[in-house]
Amino acid sequence: MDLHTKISSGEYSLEGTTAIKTVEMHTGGEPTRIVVQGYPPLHGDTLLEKRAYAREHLDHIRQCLMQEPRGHRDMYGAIIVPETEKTRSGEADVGVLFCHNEGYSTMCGHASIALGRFLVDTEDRAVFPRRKQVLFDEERRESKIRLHAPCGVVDVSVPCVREGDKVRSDPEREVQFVSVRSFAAATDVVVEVPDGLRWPELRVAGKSAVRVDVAYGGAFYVIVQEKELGFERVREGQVGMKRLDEATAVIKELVGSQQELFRGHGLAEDLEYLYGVIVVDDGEGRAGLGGLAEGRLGVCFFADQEVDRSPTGSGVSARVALARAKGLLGEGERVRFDSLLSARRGGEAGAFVGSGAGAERVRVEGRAFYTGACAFSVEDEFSRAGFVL
Ligand SMILES: O=C(O)[C@H]1NCC[C@@H]1O
Repeated sequence: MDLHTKISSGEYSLEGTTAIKTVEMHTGGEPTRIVVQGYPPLHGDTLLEKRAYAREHLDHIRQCLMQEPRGHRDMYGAIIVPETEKTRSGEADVGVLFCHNEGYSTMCGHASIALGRFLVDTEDRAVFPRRKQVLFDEERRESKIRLHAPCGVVDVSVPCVREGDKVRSDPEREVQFVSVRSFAAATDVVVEVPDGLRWPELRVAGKSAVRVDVAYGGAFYVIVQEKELGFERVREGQVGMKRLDEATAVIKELVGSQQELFRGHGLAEDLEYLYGVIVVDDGEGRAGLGGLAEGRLGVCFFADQEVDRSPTGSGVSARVALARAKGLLGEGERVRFDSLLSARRGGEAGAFVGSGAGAERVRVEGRAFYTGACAFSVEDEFSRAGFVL
């Protein structure tokens, strides 16, 4: 039965006609579209080679799933890679490629949190062949998954409950991940903004330069205080998204072209680029950063100016590493990080908690939830590659 016949006969299952199946989740409002069926095999020995292969040969699938009419300009995806060099060496249980509106990222915290739950819950051996080897710690009621991301191996701890002989992820408790080595790459970098690129608030503030920090949490971020950009009270909605978009796009272009900032840190060449710009509020320059009582805001623009609805797990890793390097955060100190969304909802919902985990690694805690499952098909040429209006 073809798709058209199935739909007209009221049989909505796309079995046998669909190209790609996904499981849909969100973490603090940020979507993760997890590809579970129909993605072609990825060639390459290493995960970074597979990432390059996806970019060169399978990018139409990313475009189809991320862009309209199936996605939107702020969509985010995860492609599970059952076999990588790290899974073969036993250092990881499963691999993943992350994708967005522009290409393939090197690290993603919000998706790692979502994937942690999904990988515990799936019983599909084709999706996660090593699932049976993931041990459930009865005492701590959690499972540990070593996730091979393009930036390296990330340790994900997933709270679980036992239901008879099955173990299921527990949505009531925070998933935690300990990221790869995170560090401050450059502090107090002064960026001259040419006259023609200045946004209105920078002009009003009479400024021609902006001071920023650059930090790495599996991906490189510029971290910039709102007042440096001439903005005030972003948390309270005093600055529109268009303004934030304009300013962060200029900063990304000016800092991103300074390639020396991203080199010389002992990373693979594929990781040496600027991924996003995070606008933070005043408190970021203060010791203690507010602890858990008062969340630190971060509005993250990444890839082609996607806006993260979550506080950005890799961004939190970068911010904790930066705060540690500046002596603003003590050993073991936990800090709550807000996105615009979690700040507006005024509470824990959607916020992440970050802290040092020793040896330059950062621990991030957050919760993810299922939102559905999709089966995508392509009937016409117009929608095949997707588009963004
Ligand atoms: O949480 C994160 O790390 C990701 N969220 C979207 C942008 C980053 O990749």
